[in-house]
Amino acid sequence: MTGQILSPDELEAALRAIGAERYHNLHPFHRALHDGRLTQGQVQAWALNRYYYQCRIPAKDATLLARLPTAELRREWRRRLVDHDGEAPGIGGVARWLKLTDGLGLDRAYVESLEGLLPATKFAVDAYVEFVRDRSILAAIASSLTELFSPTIISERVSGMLRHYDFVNSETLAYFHPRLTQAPRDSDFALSYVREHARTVEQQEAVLGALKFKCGVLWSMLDALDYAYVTPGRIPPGAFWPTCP
Ligand SMILES: O=C(O)c1cc(C(=O)O)c2c(n1)C(=O)C(=O)c1cc(C(=O)O)[nH]c1-2
Repeated sequence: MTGQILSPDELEAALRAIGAERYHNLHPFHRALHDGRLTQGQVQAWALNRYYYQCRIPAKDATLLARLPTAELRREWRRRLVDHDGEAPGIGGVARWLKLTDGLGLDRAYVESLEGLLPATKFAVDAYVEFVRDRSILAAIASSLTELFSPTIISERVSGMLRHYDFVNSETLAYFHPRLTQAPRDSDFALSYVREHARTVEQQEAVLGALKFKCGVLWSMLDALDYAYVTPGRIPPGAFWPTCP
C-alpha cells in the first residue's frame, strides 16, 4: 500500500490479488486432498478439524450481527446464521458437515466433543471469531471476503474427491453443494459493502489487512494438519488418531 486512496475498482483488484496469492487453494495439504494423495485417516483428520471452523462460523456471524447498526444489515447477515444452523435440528451447514464426518467413519459424539482438535486449529478459528468481535465492522465484514474465492476451490475439491476416493460420495459431500450459491451471494454483499465504505487510506488498509489475516487463518489450519498428519510421529498429545489407515 502506497498511502494513496484507491478507487473501488482498484480496491477490489487489490483484494483479488491477495486471494490469488494467499488463498488456501494453494496449500500443499489441499492439493494433496484434492488430488487423491491422502489416506482415509488423513481425510478424517481434515474433516474433524474443519468441523471446528464450521461450528464457530455461526458464532462468528452472531457476534457480528449483534454489532450491526441497521435492520437492513442485520437482515442480510442473519441469513448466514440460518444457512449454518438451519431452522430445525438436522438441517443446515453444520448438520451437513456431520454427515461428512459420519461418512468418513468418525464417531459423531467424538467429533462434536472437539476433544481431538489440533491445538492450532483451535487457536486459528478462535482468532477469527475474536477478530470479528474486536475489529471495526468494516474489517469484520472484509474478513469474510475469502468467500470470493471459495466456489472455485469447492468445485475442485468435490470433483477431485469423488474421482479419487472410494470412501466419499455425493451424499457425504453434500455440504458443499449449497455453498456454491450461498458463498457468491454472501461475498457479493460483503464486497459491495467494502467497496462503498472503505474510503480513507486507513479504512482501505484495514480491509486489505483483514483479508490477509483471514487467509492466514485458513492457511495455518492446513499447516497444522500437514505437520501433524503427513509425517508419522507428529500427532500432538491428545489429538485425534486416525481410526483407519
Ligand atoms: O471449503 C472451503 O474452502 C471454504 C472456505 C471458506 C472461506 O474461504 O472462508 C468458507 C467455507 N468453505 C464455508 O463453507 C463457509 O461456510 C464459510 C463461511 C466463511 C466466513 O468467513 O464467514 N468462510 C467460509
